[in-house]
Amino acid sequence: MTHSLHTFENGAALATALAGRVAEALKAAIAASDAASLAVSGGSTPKAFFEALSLEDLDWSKVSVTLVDERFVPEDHPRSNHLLVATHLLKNKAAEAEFVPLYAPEDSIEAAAAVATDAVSDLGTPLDVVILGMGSDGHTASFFPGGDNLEDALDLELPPRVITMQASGAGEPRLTLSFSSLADAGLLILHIEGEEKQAVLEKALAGEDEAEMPIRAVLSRAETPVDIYWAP
Ligand SMILES: O=C1O[C@H](COP(=O)(O)O)[C@@H](O)[C@H](O)[C@H]1O
Repeated sequence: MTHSLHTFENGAALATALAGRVAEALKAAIAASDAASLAVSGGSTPKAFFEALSLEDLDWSKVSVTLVDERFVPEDHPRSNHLLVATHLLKNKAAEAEFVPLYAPEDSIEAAAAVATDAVSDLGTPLDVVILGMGSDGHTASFFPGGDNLEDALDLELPPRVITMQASGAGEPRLTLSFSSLADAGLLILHIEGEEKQAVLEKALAGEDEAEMPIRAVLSRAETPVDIYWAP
């Protein structure tokens, strides 16, 4: 699959441009079907983008926001992606958006994944906008090298769902949208910043082993061409 690389002078310029692009895609989805869905990633990279997006003028009451992946921790945990999104995105104009969490206070992570699968399926398919990040180990979403469910997570023949993932590089057990939930998004973005991530991207593009660098699955097999947003 093809991809396009968009480079910016700095993270602030990237955040402004990406927020505008995502806002236009959400407005188009609302115009077409009176609703829009947005799945975002966690980590340290998206904070400025979230802040810029929260100020975009659109009918946020018709937008459902969910996560590409989450740790199996409650929403007040400092490493919760829900907390990150609540702090940096679900405010200003975006305060009116509905949030669909992946975490649920179930006894097991498998039970939480089942609850989240039902909730995310209510958003319909395909998702309108998906924003992916990438770790320095080549993971994206919670598709970690060595992950216990990596093969299933990357299998496009399996139905869209929320899947559990444990890996030595992941810290807490994770909940992640499957690749089949992400691959056909209306707009599929990979947002990365810094020279280290640029080098990781170049390494990923130069090889084929998805178990070594799961981001390769997105770059080579996603149905939707990937728009890569990068700044130093
Ligand atoms: O573990 C995670 O890391 C990646 C990348 O995070 P960053 O801090 O390097 O930006 C992120 O995309 C993913 O959602 C998150 O759970």
